[in-house]
Amino acid sequence: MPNSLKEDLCKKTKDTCSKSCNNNPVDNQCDVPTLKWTCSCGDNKPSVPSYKFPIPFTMCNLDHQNCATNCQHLGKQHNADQVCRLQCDSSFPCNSEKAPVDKNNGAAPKLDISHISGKNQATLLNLDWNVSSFFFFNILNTLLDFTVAKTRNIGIIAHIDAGKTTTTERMLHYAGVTRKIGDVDDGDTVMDYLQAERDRGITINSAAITFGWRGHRINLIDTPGHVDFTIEVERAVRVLDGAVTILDGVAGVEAQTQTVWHQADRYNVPRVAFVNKMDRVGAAFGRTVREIRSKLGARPLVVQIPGPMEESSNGMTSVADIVTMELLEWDNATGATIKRTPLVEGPTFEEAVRGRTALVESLAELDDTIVELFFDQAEGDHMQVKASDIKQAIRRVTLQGKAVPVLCGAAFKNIGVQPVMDAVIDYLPSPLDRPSAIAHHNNGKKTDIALQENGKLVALAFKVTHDPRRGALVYVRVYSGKLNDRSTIFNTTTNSKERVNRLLQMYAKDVEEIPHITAGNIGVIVGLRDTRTGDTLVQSNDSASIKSKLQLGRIDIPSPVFFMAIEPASASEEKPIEEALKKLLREDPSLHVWTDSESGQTLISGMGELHLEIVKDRLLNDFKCKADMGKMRISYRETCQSEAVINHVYDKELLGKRVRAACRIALRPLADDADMEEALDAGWDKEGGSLLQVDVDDMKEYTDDAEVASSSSAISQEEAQQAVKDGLLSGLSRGALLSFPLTRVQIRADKIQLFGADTTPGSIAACVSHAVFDAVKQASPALLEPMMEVHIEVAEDQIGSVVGDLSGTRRGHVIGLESSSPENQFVQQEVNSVIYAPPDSAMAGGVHHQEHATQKRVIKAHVPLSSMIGYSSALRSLTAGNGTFSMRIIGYGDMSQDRERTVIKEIKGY
Ligand SMILES: Nc1nc2c(ncn2[C@@H]2O[C@H](COP(=O)(O)OP(=O)(O)OP(=O)(O)O)[C@@H](O)[C@H]2O)c(=O)[nH]1
Repeated sequence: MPNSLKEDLCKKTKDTCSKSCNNNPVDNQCDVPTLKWTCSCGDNKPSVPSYKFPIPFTMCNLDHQNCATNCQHLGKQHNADQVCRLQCDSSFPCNSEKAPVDKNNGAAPKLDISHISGKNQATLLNLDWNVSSFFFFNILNTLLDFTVAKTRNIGIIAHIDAGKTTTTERMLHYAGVTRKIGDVDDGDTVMDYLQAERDRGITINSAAITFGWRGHRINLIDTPGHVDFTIEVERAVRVLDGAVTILDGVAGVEAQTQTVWHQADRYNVPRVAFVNKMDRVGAAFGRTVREIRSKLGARPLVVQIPGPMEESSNGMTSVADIVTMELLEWDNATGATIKRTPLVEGPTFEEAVRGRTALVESLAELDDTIVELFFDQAEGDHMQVKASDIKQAIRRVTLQGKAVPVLCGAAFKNIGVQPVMDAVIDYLPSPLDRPSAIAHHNNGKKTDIALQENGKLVALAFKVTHDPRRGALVYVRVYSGKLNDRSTIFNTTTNSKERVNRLLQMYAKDVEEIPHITAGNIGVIVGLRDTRTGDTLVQSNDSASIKSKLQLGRIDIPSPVFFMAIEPASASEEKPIEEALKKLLREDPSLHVWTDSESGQTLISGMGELHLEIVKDRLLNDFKCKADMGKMRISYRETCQSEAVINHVYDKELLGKRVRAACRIALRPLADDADMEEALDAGWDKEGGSLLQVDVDDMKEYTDDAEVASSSSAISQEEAQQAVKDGLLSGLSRGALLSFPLTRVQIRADKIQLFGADTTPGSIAACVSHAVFDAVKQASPALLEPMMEVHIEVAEDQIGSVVGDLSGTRRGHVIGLESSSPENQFVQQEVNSVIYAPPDSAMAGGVHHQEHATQKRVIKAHVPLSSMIGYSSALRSLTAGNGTFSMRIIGYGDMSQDRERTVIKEIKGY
């Protein structure tokens, strides 16, 4: 039991308690504030409100035997009503599944469920108590009426391989969702449930899962760390209230950590950091803390340091908590039991004292309340500030985004995970602590969506997946109101009514049906036909929101850089492939599917090689499509190099009817950013990397022909404006060389001519689109290639060969060389004065750190994407496996004519 809780209960600190209550092992076993806690000294009368719900036997964190022995409350624990009266540590499920039945002759345990609502109460009472504790726990979780204040919508974000899935699997086990800890390396994790994820040992789909911890409901979203799935992270981050950032204690703050960190910054998501893999050789907690400052710009608040490690022990075994001044040791195979003992004199204690002093000092800079407490109650002694006060101060500054609590451990060795779960409860916000969501109306006005359970329903579909049995599963976050099962809702993005068949709470691949999803919560809707990722859902009778097309804001999706062709194995396969692609598109808005006008081939484009590889995998294996997939190719862009003005007449016969329109198009290349800024200031519209202008003021009816003149086209200026814009967008989507989208061009459409009833909005759009195509052909079309900013981390002595390779055959430009841990003077001064980071040499991981510390450097370069294909293996051989790299697209670059000819030949075949 943490000191803080003892102090809370006793209302006295260890030193001021007149008797030995805080050190009495019998009295201080319980961390569940439910139960009557009686202090042996008798003069402390804790005024702890009774926990609403007696923790049932099955939620004990120890196995049956251990529980009985360690709790020392055997009599109370297994009493007649089968309620575990005093438990250790937390509300974990007991491994002894059948115990309630065995101990009570098969009768149902009596639970105090008076506070649970009628329908749920009935379900609980009718439960078959022969079910496993696992199932029981899930049901219990679902049925407990968690208040919003006890809900945490949390994401786990990090660089690939930092240990997100490994940590999450432990969380699920300790929370009672799984009986066994899943292992990424064995491919049996709960969170990575797609076959493709298990095969590769990585997370692709951010699976959402719900579990209970210390009387709170945690909705947890695991997110992928690979750069190809940045959109998946973005989707998750915008519905989160808080996040746990996992850092690899050996690698420190890595490139993708910086990307996801900045994504979380954009949505002001409070975070805690967990420095994982502290058992590995080369792990350095202090260095990683400093990098949180230098690379992420955040203010780290160290709340734990690695515990003492004997040279003989096999890796990290303990953590010192500097808030409670306890040593936490994990001493069983699954790490479910934590032994907490007060820190005793020695190097770790001395370091912890330094850490606590720094923590209180840091908090005092950021929070006035702690300053008052420091002087008034702790009499200026850092060690006398109560743990509970420190925790509350940490919570306040974390919620305000002023600081990030930092914890450490080794998830793979089952060390340090429960404190991370505690930190989620203690330091991260509930939906009530977050600002209102902002929605937009179609007239541009904004509305605050306050969290009100009785308010109008406003929900965001943040993810769609396809389940072979249940069909489309739409993950939603309800921002206001209550989403009921079997209700009718309205999708303001697709403008259509949808029927909610069922609502589910997800336990990764296991599910529980629920009657409603309340404001502030995350759940899954089954039965929606058209809803896609990013759509906004409201009540079907909310005419105001429907009329104004209320939108919670969509995610900006960067343009895809890779594509491949898909060829059905036979004509009968066309339909199933089309259906499968439709499903994939609904799930993943960063995928694009189109048909090549020349070859008639279906093409799919995506964010990276891995992204498309996964799509291929899912089409062939999950959807069982029989198709040949073409080679992965780069998605180039097209532009023009000169100006052109053309007048175009569109005159066609469609289904026996003549359709006509005419327009003028002026096209020119955009020279640079300044050119674009100038045009934007002059009122041009930006679409991707191009600018558009539509002028329908000089729209004229064609009057040369009496028949045409007599049949007015009756198209309003507004309709014409929209039709011209549609035509321009369609024209921009297809260049003249290889049908890649156009970029860096400025197009103006004017002089629209209408031909009576022969002109429809469709014919205007088609006319403008064709005109753009003709104009591009005349304006010296050219190909552009995706350019990447590449960061390569290598050892000092490998810089030469890596740079030589980059600037040689790979056509790259090196733009900088940095130390991998930029400990500049500013950071160094802060580390010494304000930011506390323990010395690595004295710490667990640091014992090995000294041996391993070869200085690494980061090479920054701009390189064409085409030169980066297969770079991982090239870098591996250049650096003997030690180099790592990350890259992101920064735009499209010019190509030499030779190179352009080669690419055209490669793609067209001539
Ligand atoms: N030694 C050690 N290895 C760890 C630890 N945590 C995770 N690993 C290993 O690191 C590798 C990556 O772990 P994952 O949990 O898959 O990492 P992830 O962040 O989920 O990776 P992605 O899903 O690909 O983004 C696996 O081989 C784990 O066994 C740790 O604390 N210590």
